[in-house]
Amino acid sequence: MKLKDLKVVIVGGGSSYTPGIVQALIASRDRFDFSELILYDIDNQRNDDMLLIVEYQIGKEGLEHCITVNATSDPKIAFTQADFIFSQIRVGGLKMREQDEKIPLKHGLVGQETCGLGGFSYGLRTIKEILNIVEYVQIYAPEAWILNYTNPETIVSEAVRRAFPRIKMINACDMTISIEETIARNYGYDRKNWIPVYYGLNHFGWYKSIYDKSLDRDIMPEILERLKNEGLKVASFNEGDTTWQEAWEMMAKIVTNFPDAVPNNYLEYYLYSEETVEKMDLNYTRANMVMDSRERRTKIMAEKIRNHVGGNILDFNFGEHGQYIVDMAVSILNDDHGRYMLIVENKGAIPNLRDDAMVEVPSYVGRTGVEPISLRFEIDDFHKGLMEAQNAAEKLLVDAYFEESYDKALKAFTLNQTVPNANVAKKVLDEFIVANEGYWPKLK
Ligand SMILES: NC(=O)c1ccc[n+]([C@@H]2O[C@H](COP(=O)([O-])OP(=O)(O)OC[C@H]3O[C@@H](n4cnc5c(N)ncnc54)[C@H](O)[C@@H]3O)[C@@H](O)[C@H]2O)c1
Ligand SMILES: O=P(O)(O)OC[C@H]1O[C@H](O[C@H]2[C@H](O)[C@@H](O)[C@@H](O)O[C@@H]2CO)[C@H](O)[C@@H](O)[C@@H]1O
Ligand SMILES: [Mn+2]
Repeated sequence: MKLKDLKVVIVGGGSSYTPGIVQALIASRDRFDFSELILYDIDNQRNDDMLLIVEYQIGKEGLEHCITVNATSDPKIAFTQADFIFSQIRVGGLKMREQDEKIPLKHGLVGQETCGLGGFSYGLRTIKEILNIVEYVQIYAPEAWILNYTNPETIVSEAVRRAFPRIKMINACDMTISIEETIARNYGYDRKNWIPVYYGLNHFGWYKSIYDKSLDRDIMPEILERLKNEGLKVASFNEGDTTWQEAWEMMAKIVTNFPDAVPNNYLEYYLYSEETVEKMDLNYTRANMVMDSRERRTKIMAEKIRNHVGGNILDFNFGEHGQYIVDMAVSILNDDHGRYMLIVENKGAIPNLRDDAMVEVPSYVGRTGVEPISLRFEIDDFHKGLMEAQNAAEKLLVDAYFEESYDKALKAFTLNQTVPNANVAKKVLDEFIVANEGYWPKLK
C-alpha cells in the first residue's frame, strides 16, 4: 500500500460535510500524507461551489503548493489511482429527502430520513448508486479503501455485502461518537478515556458498559442516573439546533422507561413513534431545516469567495464528524488498530443473532481492514426482538431491490416497527413508487 502522496476522492464532493472532512484532512497531514484531492459529484454546480471552498481552505493554510484539488463528474478521472475514497452521497438530494419525510408523515407515520418508511424509500434509491460507485472502484482503483458513511447505512451495507462480499469497504456512522461526546461534555467526562461496549443495528443500538480508564470503573450506572435526573443538553457542535435538542431530551425519557442501557437516540422513532410524529410539522420537516441552514450556509460561503469578500468566510461545525472519518483512514494507513463502532457482518460478534445481519459493534481498524470484536455475551430478549424485526424488514427491502419485487417491498414496509398495519404500509409504498419514479427499480 502506498503510504505517501496519497490520492483521496470525496464522492458526493458537493455535500456540505466536505469542508469538515477537508479541515480534518489538513489537521492530520503529519499522519496522513495526501497530495491530491478529488471532489467527485454528479452535480457540477454544487461541486464547483465546493471546489472554491476547499481551495480557499487549502490556500488559507498555505498548502496550495503541496495539495492539488480538482472537481469532476468523470469516474475515470476521479477514481484512477485513488488510495482512499470517502463516500457521502445523497441520492435525489434534499428535495427527495423532503418526500421521504412528508409522505409517511401525511399518513400519521414517522417522517425521518433513516428511520421508518422514509429510510426505506431512501434505501431503495441509494442502493443502485452505491453499487455503481463500488463498481467504478473495482475497475479504476481495486486496491483503494472505501470509507462509506452514506445513509441509510444498514440497507446500503447489506446490499454491498451481497453484491461485493470481498470489497475493501468500511461502513461507519458518527452517531455513537456524537452520543458519547454529548454525554461526556454534559457530565464532565473525557471520552478519550472510554472503552465503550455497544451493539445494535445502525441508528438502532445500546451501550452495555462504558469503562473509564482514568476512573478505573464502568461508569454506565452513573451515566444512566444522570440521564434520568438531569437530562441531556445539546453540545456546542449542535447548538441552536432544536431537532438535536429534542433528540437528547428523548434520551432521558428512554432511559427512565428502560433503565438498563444507554440507547442510541434514533430509537425514539421506534419506541415512541406517536410522540415523535406529534412533534413533526408536515409543512416544515428536517429536510426544510437543513436546506435553510447547512445548505444555505454552504452556498453563502461559496458566493463570498467568488465575490472576494474578506473576513471570516468559513462557517461550519460538525463536531467530530470529519475527524472521525480521517482517523479511520489514518488507522488503516498506519495500522493503528483504532477502535470504532462499525457496521459489519455479524458472524458471531453478537452470539445470539443471525450471522448474516449487518450489525454495529466495536471493531479495530488496521492495515488489513476491520476486525470486529466478539461481544461474548448474549443480548437480552427485548433488544434481540427489536433488532430481529428491524433486521428482517431491512433484509426484505434489499431482497425487493435485487428481485424487483413489490411483494417483498410490501412485506418490508409492513414489518417496519413504525407501521401499525398493512393497509397504511401499502398506501405509503404506492405513493413512494410514484414519488421515486426514475430512482427505484420497477417493482413487479
Ligand atoms: N453516517 C453518518 O454518520 C453520516 C453523517 C452525516 C451525513 N451522512 C450522509 O452523508 C450523505 C450526504 O449528506 P448531505 O446532507 O451532505 O447531502 P447533500 O445532498 O448536501 O450532498 C450530497 C451530495 O451527493 C451528490 N450525489 C448524489 N448522488 C451522487 C452520485 N451518484 N454520485 C456522486 N455524487 C452524488 C449530490 O449531488 C450532493 O452534492 C447522506 O447520505 C447523509 O445521510 C452520514
Ligand atoms: O438531519 P441532519 O442531516 O442534520 O443530520 C442527520 C445525520 O445525523 C447524524 O449525524 C450528526 C452527528 O452525529 C452530529 O455529531 C453532528 O455532526 O451532526 C450530524 C448531523 O448534522 C447521523 O449519524 C447521520 O447518519 C445523519 O445523516
Ligand atoms: Mn449515522
